[in-house]
Amino acid sequence: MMKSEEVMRILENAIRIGKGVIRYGSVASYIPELAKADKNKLGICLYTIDGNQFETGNTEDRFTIQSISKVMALCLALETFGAEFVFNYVGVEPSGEAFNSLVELDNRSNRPFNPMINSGAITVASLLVNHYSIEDMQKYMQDVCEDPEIAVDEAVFQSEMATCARNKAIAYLLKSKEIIDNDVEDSVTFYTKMCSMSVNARDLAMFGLLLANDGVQLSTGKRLISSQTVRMVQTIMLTCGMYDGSGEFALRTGIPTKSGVGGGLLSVSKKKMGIGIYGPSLDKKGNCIAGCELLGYISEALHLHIFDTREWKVEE
Ligand SMILES: NC(=O)CC[C@H](N)C(=O)O
Repeated sequence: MMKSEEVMRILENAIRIGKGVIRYGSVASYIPELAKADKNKLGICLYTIDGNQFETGNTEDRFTIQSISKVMALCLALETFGAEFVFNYVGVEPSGEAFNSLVELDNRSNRPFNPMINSGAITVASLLVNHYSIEDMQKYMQDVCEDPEIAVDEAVFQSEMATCARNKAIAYLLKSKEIIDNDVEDSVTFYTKMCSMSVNARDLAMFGLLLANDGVQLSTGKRLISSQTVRMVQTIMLTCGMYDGSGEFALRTGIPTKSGVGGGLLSVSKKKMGIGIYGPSLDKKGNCIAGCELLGYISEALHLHIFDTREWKVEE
């Protein structure tokens, strides 16, 4: 049992620890609009399954969700088409390469390695675009994050569309391998738009809580995502969510997590909480540098490692 004040003290410590490493990272600049972010921002929000909310720092600041949208897209695709169909198009193995790599796709496989890297997520987008409009995707994100304000950040979207030659190269490679069988440009546009949705740390924590609660929305008791999908998605987050840093991150924190180059981190703890983090200073692999550091500390302090058998609960 832990008192609320103690949890808050741990979060304050976590922010201090995170701030200590911000200077070793830098904001993403390959999408010019993202370079405008203030690298010193840092916020963390934690929603627990027993109804507590803890937060500190810049938890209301909006930023683009970027690669964290890959998790929502995967959920929607699994729910719509079923796992067997989706995993025909995309694998579930860590690639060991950067998020925007295409070498392994060209040399080592006829399918993208997993849905958490660009090649895999563009493939998932190409499946979704046959059935859904980007407004449907936006509505889905609003529902799972319980935030009707989620919308495309037009400036970031335009900025990425003007500089996404590499993603187009990946998509055309996918087309040449007949993994994408519809219009390449439509798939890239859908993918880029879903990456450009603006969220805050609270939204990510709320989505994390939904996953931690087995896909059932806490506020309504409504099931939004099936148990099977939730289990699969968390497994893939743990093994592939931090790209070529996934193994080290899993070892250190043991918390299924997905990063985005906008600075967001979405974490799900089976000890029953969702965690959302915002910190746009990134490490070399494109993961929030402060968030990774502070999650290591929080995981130890709150016993959140997936293989940690110690219980954790907030005292009422
Ligand atoms: N790692 C990321 O967040 C990358 C997402 C970004 N939209 C891209 O495709 O490059």
